[in-house]
Amino acid sequence: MSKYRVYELAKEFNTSSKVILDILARNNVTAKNHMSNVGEEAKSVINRTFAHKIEASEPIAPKVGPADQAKGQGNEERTAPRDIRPKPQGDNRPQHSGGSYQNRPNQQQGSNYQHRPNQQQGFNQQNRPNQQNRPNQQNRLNQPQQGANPQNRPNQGAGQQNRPNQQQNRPTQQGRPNQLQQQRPGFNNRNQQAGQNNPANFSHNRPANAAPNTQQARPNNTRPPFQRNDQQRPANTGGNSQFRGPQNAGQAKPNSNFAKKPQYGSNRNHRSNQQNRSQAGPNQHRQAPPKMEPPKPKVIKLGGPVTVKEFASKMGREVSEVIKKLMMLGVMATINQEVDMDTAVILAGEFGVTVQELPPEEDPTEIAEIIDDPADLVPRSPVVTVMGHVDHGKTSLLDAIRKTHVTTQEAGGITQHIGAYQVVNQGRKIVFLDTPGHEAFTAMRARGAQVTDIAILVVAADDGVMPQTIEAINHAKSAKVPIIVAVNKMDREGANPDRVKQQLSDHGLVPEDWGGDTIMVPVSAHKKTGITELLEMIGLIAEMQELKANPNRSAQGTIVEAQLDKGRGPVATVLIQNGTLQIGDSIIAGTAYGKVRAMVNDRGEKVKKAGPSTPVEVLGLADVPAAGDVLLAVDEKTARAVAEKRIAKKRTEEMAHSQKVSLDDLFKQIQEGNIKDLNIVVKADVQGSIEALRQALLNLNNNKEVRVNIVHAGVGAINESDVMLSSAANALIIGFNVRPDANARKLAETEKIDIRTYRVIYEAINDVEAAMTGMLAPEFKEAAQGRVEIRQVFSFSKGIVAGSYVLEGKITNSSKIRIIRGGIVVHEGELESLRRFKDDVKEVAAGYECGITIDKFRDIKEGDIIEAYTMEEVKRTHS
Ligand SMILES: Nc1nc2c(ncn2[C@@H]2O[C@H](COP(=O)(O)OP(=O)(O)OP(=O)(O)O)[C@@H](O)[C@H]2O)c(=O)[nH]1
Repeated sequence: MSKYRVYELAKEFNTSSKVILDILARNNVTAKNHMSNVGEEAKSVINRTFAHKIEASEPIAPKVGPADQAKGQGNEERTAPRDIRPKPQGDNRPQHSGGSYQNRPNQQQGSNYQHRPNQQQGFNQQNRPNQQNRPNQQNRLNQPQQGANPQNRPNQGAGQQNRPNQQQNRPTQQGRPNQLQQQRPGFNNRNQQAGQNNPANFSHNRPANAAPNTQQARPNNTRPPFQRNDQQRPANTGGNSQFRGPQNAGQAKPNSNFAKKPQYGSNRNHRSNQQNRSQAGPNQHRQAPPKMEPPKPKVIKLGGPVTVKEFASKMGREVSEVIKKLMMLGVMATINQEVDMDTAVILAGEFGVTVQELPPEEDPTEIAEIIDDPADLVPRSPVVTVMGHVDHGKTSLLDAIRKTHVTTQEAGGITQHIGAYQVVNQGRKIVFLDTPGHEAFTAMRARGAQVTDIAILVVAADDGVMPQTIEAINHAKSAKVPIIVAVNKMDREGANPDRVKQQLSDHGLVPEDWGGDTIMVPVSAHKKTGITELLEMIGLIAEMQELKANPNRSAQGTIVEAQLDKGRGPVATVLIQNGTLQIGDSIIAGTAYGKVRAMVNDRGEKVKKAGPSTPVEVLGLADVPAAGDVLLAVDEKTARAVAEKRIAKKRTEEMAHSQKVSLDDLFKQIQEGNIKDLNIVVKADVQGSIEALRQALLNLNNNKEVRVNIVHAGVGAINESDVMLSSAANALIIGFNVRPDANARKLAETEKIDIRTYRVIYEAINDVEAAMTGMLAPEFKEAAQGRVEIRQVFSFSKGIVAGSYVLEGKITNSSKIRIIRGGIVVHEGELESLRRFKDDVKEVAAGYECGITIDKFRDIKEGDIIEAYTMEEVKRTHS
């Protein structure tokens, strides 16, 4: 009969001698210690015992999920029906997260350890808070160290096989860490553990994930360590995050490793679902009914360019999808940006949709443009505008040109001023517009008209580039009109053309002889030198522009000037740009219409017809048109009908709010897609401030919806010209330390131009940025009270008194004031005293004198203007 030592049996059954001794004692087999000898009988007892255990454990194993563990813990709630359907709000979230907590660590660990052994470190680090919080985990902490010793692994694995039992009796939180433990050796010792522990674990895990068991964890989930653990999980899983995506990405894209162990995948997918559910928030209804998608058409109809937003809605797609597709086509577009028909067709094709082109809708207030056959076009004369700073010699230059290049007889024939005239140079005609340059650009451009082909910029050689010179450059650039510089007053002693060239280069006009492309001609209007060269250059540029028109068609021109003449009725100076206007033609210009009764050319001669590039005075309109209106010769019926429609449209437009850009409703206008460029005119007291403002404003351009565009920036008070440019370019004006002059203020009111003045650059930028994002808070807006002129300054030992006269409105002793000197704000503050004769008074009205002392300010000068105002809170119109 064979004899066995107890320790040998322990080894054979892969257990400890103590276990063997216990079994033997229970079966009344005597064995004192591990060295004791036992017989066959004892071995068969042990055999039976272990066989029974294995049998017993096998059927149990799949059932032993946390739910069953919960039973063991006497927690009835945890045995709730295994229903994975969403529970009412409040109950579910913790359950799911609880389930996740219980099971996820294993899965993560499993996957991490199997596929990313190096992540062990990360895991430990990430779970440290738990370890600190839970004493039991001290054991766990030791495990990896033991696990590091390969010899210990099987023992650990064996030892841990028993742990599920312990776990069942432990609080869930404790059980979970042990699950972590269980798996760890298993992962290290794959052959053995994968077959034993892992299936057990997965069978534990799966039901838990499946839902009902997730309830188990409910009370535990509130524990901070678990929450932390959960939060840390994303970091822990790292590369495995792909398996957490919606719709069980783990299944959709099986990793080869995962594919070998489908349990992991399925388990993870459960987790993924759980997680998704818990991420979706307590309101689980979101998941229930699938979202109804708008129908996706196969064909869409387009009548012309559409915005990305409109396109997306026609396509039944998300705007983001459309933008993405556009990006793939190499087009960067925002939601309000327009895509032209060609792009729209290609874009739709990308979605498998066909575009049906509709004829563009006809506007009853528009008259169809005549498209000329290129064969009918013949060269026409260039139309030139002279611009420049005050006193630089514009009028003198025009006079010089007229005198030198209009024959004496013709010159003598100029009897009346019609706002434009023609000169002849080397047999070629040039038309000069006699209106102030900026008006030719602004007033006309505001109506979409462009009459000028070339701009002559007059700069006095002794004075150099001045504020209005820069204004003129910006006007011309904004209208995309080529500039020829006439460096005038070359006869003057202080003439320094190189300095002028240098200054102009700084503003983007680099002279040809310096490698640039701006023609600069030195001239003297007085000495009449350089005039011919200047005209030659005009001819050259005109040639390059290939200016052409068709004289054999009905006329089209632009109103340059118009007024009501007492004797002759409405008189309009028209620059004919195409076709030929004849006496008797029915015409329409803006809202005015009529029949050409008479025409007078620039030499005061009556003419019967006027061809392209001819300025001519036209009589016969029933009303006075506006400068910039387009004149068309059409049949009488059309002229009347269209004019009536235009009048009606104008009335509705006037009644509706002006669409002029303003910071107050900028965001609304952006949202409505009315504004894509935020045009700004910047005026400041010094050049340095302009640069700082310009830069800071342009830095706002990361805003996707709207682009900041500085159309003009200059030093000095805000003047009429700034307002006109703003009106033409739909810009708002930002003044830094400067104020609008009286005329500019009035014009801004009629043109509805938003003028914002600031004393701190940061505030200006803040306001624009806030307006762009719809965050412009209700603010205090100033309400003007009056304007006071300082006429005399009296110095007393106690202070300085300004003997003043109230020009308009009133000033009160509580008024806020601003002192303006030459359009520049020199001080902002409050009054110290307001007196009439020797009495302190509360207010002084227009037309009265008063004595004013200003709080903490002594530097007052005769001629200074005091602006009096109060601050009133203004509610913004947009939400
Ligand atoms: N020495 C000299 N003086 C000139 C020349 N051209 C103009 N001036 C003088 O400069 C002054 C201003 O000339 P204008 O022709 O009135 O200048 P402007 O630019 O039309 O002025 P505004 O219409 O007020 O904007 C006048 O006194 C002219 O006589 C020139 O070529 N040489």
